Amino acid sequence: MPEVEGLRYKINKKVKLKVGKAKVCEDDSKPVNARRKLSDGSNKGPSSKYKIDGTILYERENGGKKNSRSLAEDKRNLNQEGYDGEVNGRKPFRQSSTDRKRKRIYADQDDDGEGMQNNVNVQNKKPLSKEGKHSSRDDSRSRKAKSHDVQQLSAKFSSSRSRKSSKDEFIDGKSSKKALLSLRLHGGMKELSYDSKSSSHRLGIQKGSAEVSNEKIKSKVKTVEGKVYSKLDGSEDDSLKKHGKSMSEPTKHTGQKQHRHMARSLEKTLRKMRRDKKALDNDCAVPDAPPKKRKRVIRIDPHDISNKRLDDGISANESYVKKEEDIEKAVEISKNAQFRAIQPSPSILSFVEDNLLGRRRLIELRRSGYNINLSAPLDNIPFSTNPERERIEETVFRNKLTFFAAAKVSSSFPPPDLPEIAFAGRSNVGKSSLLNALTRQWGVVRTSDKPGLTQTINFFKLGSKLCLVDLPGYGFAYAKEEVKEAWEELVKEYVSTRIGLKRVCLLIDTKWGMKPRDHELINLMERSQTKYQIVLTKTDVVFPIDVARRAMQIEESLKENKSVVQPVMMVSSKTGAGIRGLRTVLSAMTRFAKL
Ligand SMILES: Nc1nc2c(ncn2[C@@H]2O[C@H](COP(=O)(O)OP(=O)(O)OP(=O)(O)O)[C@@H](O)[C@H]2O)c(=O)[nH]1
Ligand SMILES: [Mg+2]
Repeated sequence: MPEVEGLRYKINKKVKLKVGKAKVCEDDSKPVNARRKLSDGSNKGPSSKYKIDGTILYERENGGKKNSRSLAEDKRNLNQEGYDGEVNGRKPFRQSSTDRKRKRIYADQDDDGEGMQNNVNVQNKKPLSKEGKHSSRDDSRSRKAKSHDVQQLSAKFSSSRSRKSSKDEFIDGKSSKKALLSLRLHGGMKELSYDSKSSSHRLGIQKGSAEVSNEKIKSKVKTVEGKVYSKLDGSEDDSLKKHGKSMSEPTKHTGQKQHRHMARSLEKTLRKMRRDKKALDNDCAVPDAPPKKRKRVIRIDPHDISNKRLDDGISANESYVKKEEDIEKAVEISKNAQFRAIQPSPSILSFVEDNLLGRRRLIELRRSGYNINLSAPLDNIPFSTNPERERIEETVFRNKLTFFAAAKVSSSFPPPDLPEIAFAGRSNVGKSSLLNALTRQWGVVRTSDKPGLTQTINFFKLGSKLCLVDLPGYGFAYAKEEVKEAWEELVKEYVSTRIGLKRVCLLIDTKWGMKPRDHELINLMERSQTKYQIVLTKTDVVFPIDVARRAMQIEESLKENKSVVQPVMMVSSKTGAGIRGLRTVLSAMTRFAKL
């Protein structure tokens, strides 16, 4: 066996060195560890037998003679005993701290030192769980089986070589030592890998303890890796180099084989460990990942006003205003529809047609006898000439119109000497223009396009028999609110309290009809029993049918009123349509009027 021969050569070399040291040192000056070892083995004495599983490996042949050779052999035997104790030594691995001292002694006595120390460290590490314990037990069983196999082999080898010299026996111990080293390394790695698996399994159950165990496992793996690599790269290579130097070529070959086998096995275990490490990292990455944030769903109560902003209120107000406008528009539409649904009476329609009321074409006016070349109002007498125009059928209206009083307050009213006819209505409705049209005297009463021109109660005498009163308008006007309110109050006071007032001509714009302020004044005149007559103005702006509809509408609305004088008069100060009929009505009134 070349392997055996190589080992033998190596051991001989080491033995020679140790024997040399032993000669220099006396028995008392032996190393402490050796002395301890000897004291432990004193029961057995130098002649004690060293056994592996009952097989006698070595028995002193010199009968207790202590020479340098025997001392060296004792020393070797002691070393072998240490290994033997480990081979047989299920106890040292399982026993308590008292046996650990022995392990330390064995480790100190070991020439290599590192391998034993590593094994002790690995073995002393506690298993992480019950499974780990089981695994350690299983591993120890497997180790036992392996060690048993090695022991059997070594026993066979030793029995076959029992008659050989002590050198050969020592070689056996050395080879078994190497085998044990490899086995222990395997066992330690397996245990570690099993521990890592078990820890990964526990990670799924207990996340909190997983980090701690993981760290432990990582540290274990790192230490073992470092040691294994150091073993592979450093110590083992050095030993191999030493062996390589000392061994012959066949032994070199076997050593290389062993080294390759160990390297392969270690690589396999390292791969497994790396895989486990990756799996652990992956397992640990899952709990480390940040938890998914839940999307917060805010449910807003549509009836809750507290969450609403100020803009919402503004928009709500705006929408409210818009709604009101829409309602008003709808009402207007409905009013227009109602207005267009009015069927005027035949008398009204004939009156409108006879007096050419409403919008008419100039050619039509010409055909009817009106002189279209004259300034407004056109003479209401068809086919009239200039002198004929000056002739007004009603003598009262042929009198000169003169302004004699203006009043801003009721106290400044002139004395009621003459029967009075007042012209009331909203601003810009055509009150002043109607006065001019009735008397055909333009320029006495001022008119304007701007509403609110007349701001006082203006009193005009028409001859010595009749008084015409131009009232300020109410409603919209270019004047201050206070002034307008004062006008209204003054008008109300006049129409309700004026003694000589025989009739109030309430002028209504034909296009727009009656407004609330008109109704207010009507109610006031109804309460004060003031006679009033509705006069539609600006009839030339609308269609004849609409003039008739408006007249019909107002007649129907004022049917129940007692102070109203029927019929509704329709005039146009611009064209002069209907002015003749109004003169007739008013002159008749003055005729029967009594002061
Ligand atoms: N087309 C047309 N325009 C008229 C008619 N009557 C008056 N107007 C015009 O209406 C405007 C107002 O006329 P005014 O007579 O000043 O009205 P008012 O009611 O006296 O107004 P205030 O004095 O402000 O209250 C003038 O520009 C007139 O030309 C009419 O019958 N047809
Ligand atoms: Mg006026």
